[in-house]
Amino acid sequence: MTDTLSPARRINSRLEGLRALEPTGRLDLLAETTGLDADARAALAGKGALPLDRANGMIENVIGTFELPLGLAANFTVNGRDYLVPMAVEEPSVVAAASYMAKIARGCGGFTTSSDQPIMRAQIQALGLTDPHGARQRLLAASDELIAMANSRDTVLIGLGGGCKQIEIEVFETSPVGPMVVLHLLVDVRDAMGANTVNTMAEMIAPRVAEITGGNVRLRILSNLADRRLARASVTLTPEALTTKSLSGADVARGMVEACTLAKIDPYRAATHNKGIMNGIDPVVVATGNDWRAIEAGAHAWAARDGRYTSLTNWEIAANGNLVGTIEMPMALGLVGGATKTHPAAQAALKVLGVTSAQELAEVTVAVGLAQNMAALRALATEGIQKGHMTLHARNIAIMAGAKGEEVDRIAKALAAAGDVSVGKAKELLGNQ
Ligand SMILES: CC(C)(COP(=O)([O-])OP(=O)([O-])OC[C@H]1O[C@@H](n2cnc3c(N)ncnc32)[C@H](O)[C@@H]1OP(=O)([O-])[O-])[C@@H](O)C(=O)NCCC(=O)NCCSC(=O)C[C@@](C)(O)CC(=O)[O-]
Ligand SMILES: NC(=O)C1=CN([C@@H]2O[C@H](COP(=O)(O)OP(=O)(O)OC[C@H]3O[C@@H](n4cnc5c(N)ncnc54)[C@H](OP(=O)(O)O)[C@@H]3O)[C@@H](O)[C@H]2O)C=CC1
Repeated sequence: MTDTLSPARRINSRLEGLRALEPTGRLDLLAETTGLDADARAALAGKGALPLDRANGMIENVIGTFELPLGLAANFTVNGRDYLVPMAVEEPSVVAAASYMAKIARGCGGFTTSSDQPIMRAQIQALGLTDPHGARQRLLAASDELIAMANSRDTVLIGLGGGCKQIEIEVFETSPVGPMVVLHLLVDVRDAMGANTVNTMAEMIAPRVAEITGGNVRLRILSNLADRRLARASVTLTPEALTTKSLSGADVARGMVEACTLAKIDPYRAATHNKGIMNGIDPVVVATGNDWRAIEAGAHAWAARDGRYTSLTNWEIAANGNLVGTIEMPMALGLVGGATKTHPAAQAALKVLGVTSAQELAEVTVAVGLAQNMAALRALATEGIQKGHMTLHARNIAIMAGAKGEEVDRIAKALAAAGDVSVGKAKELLGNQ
């Protein structure tokens, strides 16, 4: 367990009856549970949460804003502390599935997490060398000077205990463009995602790297394979917690292990398996204003690090029969920088989570990814994905067929009851009203 978690803000994430409320009722309950202030509440309610002038300052050629549903995953317990998790996502059943698995997990003690210090890498590529190994040794000899130079400007980060800590050098003796030496700056970026921070450092020291190596410096940019910034989560489930109406817990556990095994050995399955994990992770990343492309790039590069694309999770059965699920992956998330501070809803989402460090946010986020994987494997190992997922997707289908207001839920229920969640059936049902 990490020692970076905040002094616990104690809430109860088991919000009974949450699903039965209307959105404003859910927001009231959330505000009451977490003590949200009026501004944060308004930011989460949507409707102009991101003012146009603020959006216009964030990206270029702004013409408006684009909304997504923001859901609240309930029931999470991580390291003995309860969390309510905001998730911005367009796909039905994701929030329900995360909440359901968190509910099962909390009955078994919840999720346990840990994480590395927030170390990001920047790469500086030197080309045009005849002696790449000699260049490597000269760079290593100058490492103190290079680290000091990299740390010479960012006083805020250094004051917080961050900054460049180490350099690593990689030598490519041959490549289609000749020998190459790549210097890696390893930078503790504290509570930032860190891309801009490390890019600035890389660009600053690049001329000195060129001098030392005698080569030409080309790329000076972070790596999204944040393999020194891993976050981990695990969950242990008793067979009783997994028992369904028709299957024993041991059967469900075995089915989940078998399902995970295919993802471990077959990239076709691993892609879908990991997509299911990112179903949990991306919505938290988006809701907190973080860079989801960076998280996706890091996740899939990590999944392929041994030269073959594989599962980000492991599921195994312990000697006592309990099912143990684990995840470990790069998680470069920030509480400052990027859009985290400029988007009011992202700030409010961080308040809902109650996290006080980027490491704590990373740990909760991977726990949600593990929960999402657990949901998919459990469904796949038992009744199949369509029953639960399509029942919830039925509301989208009803809207597609033209249902409005209260019709949406009524038609969705009728579609699920008919076992035919299709636009044609929805149109037929609407026509019959
Ligand atoms: C969908 C469920 C949860 C239904 O499951 P269920 O058995 O009908 O659920 P339930 O009605 O018994 O409720 C159990 C708990 O689930 C939650 N819950 C349940 N329904 C709701 C709802 N409407 N609104 C809010 N929360 C809901 C809620 O926490 C509830 O507890 P409660 O609080 O009521 O005591 C289940 O079938 C499930 O987990 N299915 C898996 C769904 C899934 O994985 N979706 C992801 C999309 S599919 C995909 O893209 C990825 C995939 C699958 O391809 C990845 C892969 O292949 O690995
Ligand atoms: N490949 C990629 O993934 C790339 C991503 N990006 C983008 O970069 C952005 C993220 O960059 P990032 O460097 O995080 O953002 P910022 O540069 O916006 O913020 C980081 C800065 O915030 C200051 N700061 C204040 N408080 C803290 C604290 N507690 N911990 C750490 N730093 C603190 C630091 O110093 P100071 O105040 O002195 O500045 C730090 O340099 C995202 O928008 C991402 O999309 C950009 C390029 C490439």
